[in-house]
Amino acid sequence: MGKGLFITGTDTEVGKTWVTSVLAAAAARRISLHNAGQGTVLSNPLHLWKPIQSGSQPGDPRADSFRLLRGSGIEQTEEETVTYSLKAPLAPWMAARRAGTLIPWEELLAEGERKLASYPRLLVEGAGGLLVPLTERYTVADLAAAMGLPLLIVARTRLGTVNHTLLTIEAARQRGLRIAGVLLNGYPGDDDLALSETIEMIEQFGSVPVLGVFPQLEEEPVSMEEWEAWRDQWIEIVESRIRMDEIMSFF
Ligand SMILES: Nc1ncnc2c1ncn2[C@@H]1O[C@H](COP(=O)(O)OP(=O)(O)OP(=O)(O)O)[C@@H](O)[C@H]1O
Ligand SMILES: C[C@H](N)[C@H](N)CCCCCC(=O)O
Ligand SMILES: [Mg+2]
Repeated sequence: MGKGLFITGTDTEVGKTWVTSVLAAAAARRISLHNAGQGTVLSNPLHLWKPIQSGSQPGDPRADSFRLLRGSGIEQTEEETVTYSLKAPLAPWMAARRAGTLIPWEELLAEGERKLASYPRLLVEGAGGLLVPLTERYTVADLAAAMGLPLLIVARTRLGTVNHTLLTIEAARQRGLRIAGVLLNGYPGDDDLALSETIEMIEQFGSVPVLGVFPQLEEEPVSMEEWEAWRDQWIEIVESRIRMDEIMSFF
């Protein structure tokens, strides 16, 4: 079976897609450098999977499937990246219901298993937060549990994050999910946010490592060249501010 991580968040719009893209870019670079040192070349060192996206379709520059690939530079098609795309910008269960359909749970799990078996390393991005319903019975947490992948929890840096993060950790533990760590995203460099104290509280009460803090930067690029420059800039940030060795240990 392949290895990997399941990226969830304390909420929708916390930056899961952004964080997943830059981690994938940085991890792919490390793996390629390592392989080149050993004289092997792997075309796809890791695979990205967005099981369900809602509110956009492949090809839309706002779609997670589009942004994951542009942001990471990983070479796979959008069709391979996302399995179900739903029009309404809602929790997948309701977005599917509005479209007059249901996410076929067994097929979704089978696709997850196929991906785990086919790729040496997998990064999976959930939808919204951990308890978002994917069907009338199952949530994002059930998918993560079925895949057996540890969680990486993306959280904001603003006031309120300690509570949101600890609630997510508690819900994950209740369901037997393993937690690789927490990543804080979008730090605006504001002293009033008491970042080190926020980290201390999450680590002490949640018994999980906070593996780094992503700064808030300018909006996402548009052209291919801009995406490439964006990626290089973020790889440097990841290498200097994120505990990448610990993240790589899950690959
Ligand atoms: N570090 C950052 N600096 C600046 N903007 C950011 C940062 N992280 C995310 N954003 C912006 O915030 C918005 C939400 O980010 P993103 O789409 O990654 O969230 P998400 O958690 O993946 O949401 P969803 O639940 O829809 O999948 C996007 O417009 C993105 O460009
Ligand atoms: C449309 C959005 N960007 C996500 N794809 C889905 C977020 C669902 C959140 C549901 C909720 O927690 O209230
Ligand atoms: Mg996303």
